[in-house]
Amino acid sequence: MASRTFRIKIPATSANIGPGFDVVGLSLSLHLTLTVLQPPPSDAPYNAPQLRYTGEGAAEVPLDAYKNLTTRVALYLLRCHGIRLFPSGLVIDVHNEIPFGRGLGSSGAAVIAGVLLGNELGALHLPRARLLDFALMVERHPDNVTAALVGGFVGSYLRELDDAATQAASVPLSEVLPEYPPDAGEDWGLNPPVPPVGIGHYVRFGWSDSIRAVAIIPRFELSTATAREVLPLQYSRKDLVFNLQRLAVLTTALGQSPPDPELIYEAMKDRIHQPYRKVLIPGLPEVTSLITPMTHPGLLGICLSGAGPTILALATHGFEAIAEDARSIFKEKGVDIDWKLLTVVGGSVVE
Ligand SMILES: Nc1ncnc2c1ncn2[C@@H]1O[C@H](COP(=O)(O)OP(=O)(O)OP(=O)(O)O)[C@@H](O)[C@H]1O
Ligand SMILES: N[C@@H](CCO)C(=O)O
Repeated sequence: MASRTFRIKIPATSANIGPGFDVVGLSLSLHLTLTVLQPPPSDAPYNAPQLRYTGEGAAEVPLDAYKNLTTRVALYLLRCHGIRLFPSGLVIDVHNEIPFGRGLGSSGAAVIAGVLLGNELGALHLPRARLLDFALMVERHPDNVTAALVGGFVGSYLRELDDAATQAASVPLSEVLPEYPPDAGEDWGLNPPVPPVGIGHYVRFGWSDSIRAVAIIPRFELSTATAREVLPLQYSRKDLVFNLQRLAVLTTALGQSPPDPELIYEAMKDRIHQPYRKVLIPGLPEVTSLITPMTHPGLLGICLSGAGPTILALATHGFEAIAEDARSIFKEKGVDIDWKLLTVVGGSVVE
């Protein structure tokens, strides 16, 4: 058997889009790309995978396959299917365009890369829905991973599980993803918790081709865990209804041509997460309230991207004015930004 090379490409994602906290996600034109060289089986001594990494996060990402998030997820998938080790002598070249900890779904992309890698290496031929189950054992909110896997503007929910399945799905991440030592005994980690079937369900909404995404990216990282800690456990009925009304309108409004700024701007407002996250993101309330369709023709709506700190502005034109004015507002708060004009793209591919 000859060696084989395959490529896995996963898009960045923006979750929430204002009112859809933990519900909606959008795949965007920045990618995490893995190029994998798998040598033919041989009798030579076992060689652990060699990881090489360029682009965003290159200075901080672990290159040990037993510590790196993507390869640990791949190994989790393999071990759930009775395969103890990676094939010998793998070389994995990673190139990443998705900045870490900015609200553009870097960890979701790394997790989806892992399930697709495990699926390929183990020749498991798992359907997309089952791959999503594995991803949801690692990243427990479905918005980023679903959009990264299937692409487009996507809404998803987690199925309510029975008691046994809830227990399996509630295993601490450290147990789902232990740092497998390469010299562990034969049976070590061979029985990780297998995900219940059908955890996540999704639907893709329409998306108007005229809409682009301006990602306004502050030059600091904010981990999703920190940005979730500031959220309350309970909300008022008034705030929930505020978000539900807007989300119901938004999921259709973004698919209409031409898109209606008056409808969308209001429909992208939120009372569930953004008000609480402003303590972590200086300038957030100002940027989202001072940049409007009236002041910036072409703007449709503006919100926090995922857990932040990136701001996502959806617009049909006037991109530079939106981004540069956001830059000035952030600057007054002592925050420097970079910005990128992105399009909505398809989901992950393996080729
Ligand atoms: N390509 C990658 N390879 C390995 N680990 C990664 C990769 N991308 C992200 N990570 C890990 O995920 C962490 C960032 O995850 P986090 O959930 O905090 O932010 P995010 O996914 O960028 O933002 P959000 O979830 O709000 O969109 C990084 O610090 C790193 O540990
Ligand atoms: N819905 C999640 C997305 C973060 O990746 C949050 O806002 O915390």
